[in-house]
Amino acid sequence: MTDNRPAAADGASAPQGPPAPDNDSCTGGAGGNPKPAEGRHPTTHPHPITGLDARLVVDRAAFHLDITLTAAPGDVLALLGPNGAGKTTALRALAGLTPLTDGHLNLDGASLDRTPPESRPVGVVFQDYLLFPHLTALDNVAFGPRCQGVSKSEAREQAGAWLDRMGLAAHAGAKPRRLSGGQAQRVALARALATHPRLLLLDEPLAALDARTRLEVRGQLRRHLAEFEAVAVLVTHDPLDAMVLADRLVVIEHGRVVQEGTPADIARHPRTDYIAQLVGLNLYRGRAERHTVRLDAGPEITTTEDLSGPVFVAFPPSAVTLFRDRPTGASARNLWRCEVAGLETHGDQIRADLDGELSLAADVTTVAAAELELHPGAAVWATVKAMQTHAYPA
Ligand SMILES: Nc1ncnc2c1ncn2[C@@H]1O[C@H](COP(=O)(O)OP(=O)(O)OP(=O)(O)O)[C@@H](O)[C@H]1O
Repeated sequence: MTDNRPAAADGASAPQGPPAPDNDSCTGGAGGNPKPAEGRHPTTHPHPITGLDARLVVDRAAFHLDITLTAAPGDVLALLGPNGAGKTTALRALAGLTPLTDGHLNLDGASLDRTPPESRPVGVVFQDYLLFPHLTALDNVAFGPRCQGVSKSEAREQAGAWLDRMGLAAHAGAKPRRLSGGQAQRVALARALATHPRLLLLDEPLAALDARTRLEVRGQLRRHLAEFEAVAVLVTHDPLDAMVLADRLVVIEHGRVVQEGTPADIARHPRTDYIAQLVGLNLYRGRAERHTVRLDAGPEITTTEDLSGPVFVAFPPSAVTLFRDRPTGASARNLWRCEVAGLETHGDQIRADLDGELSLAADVTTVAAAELELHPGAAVWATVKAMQTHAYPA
């Protein structure tokens, strides 16, 4: 999320930007609302269900978002997608910061369509924390409960308990500038959770952290999300964050849901090139007849699955074996003549992008790359065992 966002981490009292309050009384004019606002009690839905039930339709100039999201309490959904797919727009629509052109947004059976953002039972955690700089960690966290009408002493007590849960008791009196990125992110999470949201929104919550802190905070966030009893929706570019933190992934491309499922299911059965690249698989569409799939891209692939009709076939780059010369004795199955289009280091492997009869990625060791004298333009033979391919209905 890069534009027009509110400045606080607690969507229940999401101010629209600095200035932050002068104190923690929630009356400092930063958009906080000390008393329950009109509309805080949403209208009852005729068919109450718990959790999230939303169809978000948003028109923004040339961009059209139309996605359906459903989640039960306790679910963590990750919205994953390339730049410009509409993830942030979806999150802003859930927070009430971007109006719906059409559709609906129900939470625990109540419609939020007409509920203003500051009155929604929604907590938001942004990637750059957006804590009030001149309030202590404790007062930042106490701000949300204060805005919900909780007394100052009670709000501070609750805030102290949240900081304790986050392992931050020792930092309760610190101002945000004295906190590390990981600590600030945990304060932001405590601040959102302290309002007891029924929907927790996390916008790239780990993106601003360095790699080491990210690893640590990812683990902590996973534990806190596991304990969170309402719906959490996370926006991320990072497949690892999505896989580790979410129960279910919703992949968005061009404003539409292109695939949704558990991380394991999506990793195993990608249905678009974007997802296949994300999970590091070669992916093709084709038409199966028993164990042979005629790929739309040209050649045939032999698979172990016995299918008929439109299918996807996937295999990992590590399953590809390369030869400089046509391997003698090898059957013609799953053997393609290719040319190296590009090479890049990928962990401790070299990834070769190949063009030719079939475009594919192959991972080889550095030693093998040297022996094969791989270089852009080099001719190679690529082969994959049927056992290492995976076909599934399209
Ligand atoms: N204020 C705006 N007015 C008009 N169009 C906008 C506005 N903000 C975003 N868009 C467009 O809406 C589309 C979706 O943007 P959005 O930020 O939701 O995508 P995203 O998936 O979050 O991308 P990123 O990962 O880059 O943050 C883009 O085509 C973008 O250009």
